[in-house]
Amino acid sequence: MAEKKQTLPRVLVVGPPTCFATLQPLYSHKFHFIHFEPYALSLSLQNFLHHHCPFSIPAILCSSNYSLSAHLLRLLPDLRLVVTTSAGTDHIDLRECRRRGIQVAAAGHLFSQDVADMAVALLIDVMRKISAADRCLRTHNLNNTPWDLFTFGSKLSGKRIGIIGLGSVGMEVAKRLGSFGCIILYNSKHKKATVSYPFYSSVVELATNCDALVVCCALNEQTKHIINREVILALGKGRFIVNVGRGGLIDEKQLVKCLREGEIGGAALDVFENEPYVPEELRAMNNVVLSPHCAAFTAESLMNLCELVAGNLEAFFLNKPLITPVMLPE
Ligand SMILES: O=CC(=O)O
Repeated sequence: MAEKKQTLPRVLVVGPPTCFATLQPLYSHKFHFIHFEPYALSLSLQNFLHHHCPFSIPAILCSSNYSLSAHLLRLLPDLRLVVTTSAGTDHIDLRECRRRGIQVAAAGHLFSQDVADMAVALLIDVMRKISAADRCLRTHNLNNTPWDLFTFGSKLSGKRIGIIGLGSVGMEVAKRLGSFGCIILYNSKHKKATVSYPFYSSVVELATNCDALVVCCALNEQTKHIINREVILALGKGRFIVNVGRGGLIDEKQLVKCLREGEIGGAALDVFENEPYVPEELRAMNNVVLSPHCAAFTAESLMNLCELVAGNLEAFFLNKPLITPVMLPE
């Protein structure tokens, strides 16, 4: 049995990704998963490879919470494939992958509907104060009339919602909010010829013209801190920000400061700048909804992800095109 395992295609698993507990029993007859758990073992990848992994490693499986820098990639001279379980690829040095001829596969659009559902749920939660009401009822019973302790939320229907990033998640968000009677405006890398929503090349101008911003673009050099103090102030008092993209899209220190000073109405965040750290101040604010970077995860998306990961690994080891390849930068 152990001998058979040695002949299977080797995949180094770092993290491990959330889906690995489901993936491993389903596919360990096809792949030899070599599991590196940096936090539990407090081992560096270099030490692990040196002491516990005498094999050459052609493929690696990671998630967005493990950063694959050029330095780490250099520890794996035979690496030819990176599979990440995330849609985002900001944790991978894609230029180094291109330089080395390493292919990269990600989750593509697998999570778009789930992330969009969550974005809308977070928006409704922060606007209608669902989590705040829940907290209120858990500490006071209905006879104590929580209404006295509780100011009413804001209506969603008819509101102007600015979407930052009209990719596959942004489009799903727009579709959903359209049926709530919201007016959609957007900012994206380029104006889209296929939609009639008003396009704003300036994020400040977009913020000035809407009641809430939903941030769902990719994180890269151009979009880091796309939501800065100027944007938050342009959005203004009584208005809301939702982030289901990446923490680094928002200048978190400025967001906390603006929330503290009452410059905006509230925020609903699935992602944070230094995950898994969530600033203490955000945790204490009643007008902030927090979620642990789980917008993508549903029971269904987990099963689909396992299939996709295995499909990409299989394609690679059979010398076939990847199912969801990532375009590598020039
Ligand atoms: O954050 C989740 C993803 O990028 O899929």
